[in-house]
Amino acid sequence: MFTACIVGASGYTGAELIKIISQHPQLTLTHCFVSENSQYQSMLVSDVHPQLSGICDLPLHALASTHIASIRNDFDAIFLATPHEFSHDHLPAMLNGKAVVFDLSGAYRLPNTQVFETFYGFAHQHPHTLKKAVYGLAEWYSDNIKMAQYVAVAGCYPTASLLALKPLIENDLLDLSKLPVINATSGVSGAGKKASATTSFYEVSLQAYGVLNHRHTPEIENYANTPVIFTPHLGGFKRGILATLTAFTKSGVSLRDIQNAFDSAYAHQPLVRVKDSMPKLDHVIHTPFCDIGFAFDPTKQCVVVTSAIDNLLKGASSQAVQCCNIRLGLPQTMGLI
Ligand SMILES: NC(=O)C1=CN([C@@H]2O[C@H](COP(=O)(O)OP(=O)(O)OC[C@H]3O[C@@H](n4cnc5c(N)ncnc54)[C@H](OP(=O)(O)O)[C@@H]3O)[C@@H](O)[C@H]2O)C=CC1
Ligand SMILES: CC(=O)N[C@@H](CCC(=O)OP(=O)(O)O)C(=O)O
Repeated sequence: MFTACIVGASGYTGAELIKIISQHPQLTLTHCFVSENSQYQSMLVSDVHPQLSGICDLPLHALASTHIASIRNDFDAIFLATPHEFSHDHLPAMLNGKAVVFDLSGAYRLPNTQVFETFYGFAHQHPHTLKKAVYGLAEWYSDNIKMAQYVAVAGCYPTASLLALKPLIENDLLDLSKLPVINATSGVSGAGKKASATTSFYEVSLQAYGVLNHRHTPEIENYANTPVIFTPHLGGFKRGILATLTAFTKSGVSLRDIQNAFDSAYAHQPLVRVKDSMPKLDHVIHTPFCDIGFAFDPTKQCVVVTSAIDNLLKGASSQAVQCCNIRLGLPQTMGLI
């Protein structure tokens, strides 16, 4: 058995991690942490997340800043379900002990520090740690994940977008003189637990946001090796992301080429299901799967790919555990299906 802790356990992705790890055959969740000044400190997990009553009754411990460095030797796996700024500031102190760190935030997902000033609003202070980070898109980077000391788990929109785009890019099927276009809609849980007017039930109405400047654009572009036009939308539902990619293929590319690209990428990947029809959110919500469907028009040489995930699971917590399984030499689906 491996021991694990979660930092940020009072939030939405924290709750999903608690649920998965509590039921995992090879991980033992021994500690759940919240911030020093958290309103939830000393409460039980099951008081803060009543859906976890009977699944986890651990208390939420306040993690004092003076204690952060010491947890690196207390656990085999540390899961950070914390804001980007917390992970940025404190992840380096958690390294070089026995723990492998799985960071759900965006703080270590990109090698270029400039991106953080432009898209995250802070100057990155740990360029060396950044350069050594392993990107946690499980289906594409498992060789690196197997040896990682810390994994920057892929973002939610990037997971949906890259799983749709990468088979086409890696097989050199696209005419990239015309930029791939990705339109994606997320449920409100993507914005986290903290209340805000823009994500309140009364205010939400399907709308594009972050147009041409969302922080997931550089993340998608970096791992797809191509510029894209990415437009996120906020939908009036709780969970899930549906992403639709539209791109032009090189001349001569056939439907069979596209089918082969998706089959060779995912035939042996149990958590990506390539479908004969377009996926829908209901089929992936509360699951660790990404469903993918596509259509191709040979006259226009145009391919449309749709992917669907649960943003809190394949877009965050279940993918973090999938990466942890890979890192610990366990079957990648252990505790997930
Ligand atoms: N929601 C989503 O769909 C996805 C989220 N992510 C990323 O995962 C991370 C968590 O997201 P999410 O769960 O949605 O966010 P939430 O806002 O729901 O939860 C974040 C939690 O972090 C805790 N926290 C804040 N500051 C600190 C601190 N200094 N020390 C310890 N804990 C702290 C807060 O709890 P308290 O105040 O009680 O300490 C809060 O409950 C973020 O980086 C987000 O970008 C990634 C992919 C998808
Ligand atoms: C609906 C909504 O607000 N979604 C969030 C993305 C979710 C998230 O937390 O982003 P990471 O995957 O980078 O951690 C946003 O657009 O900022």
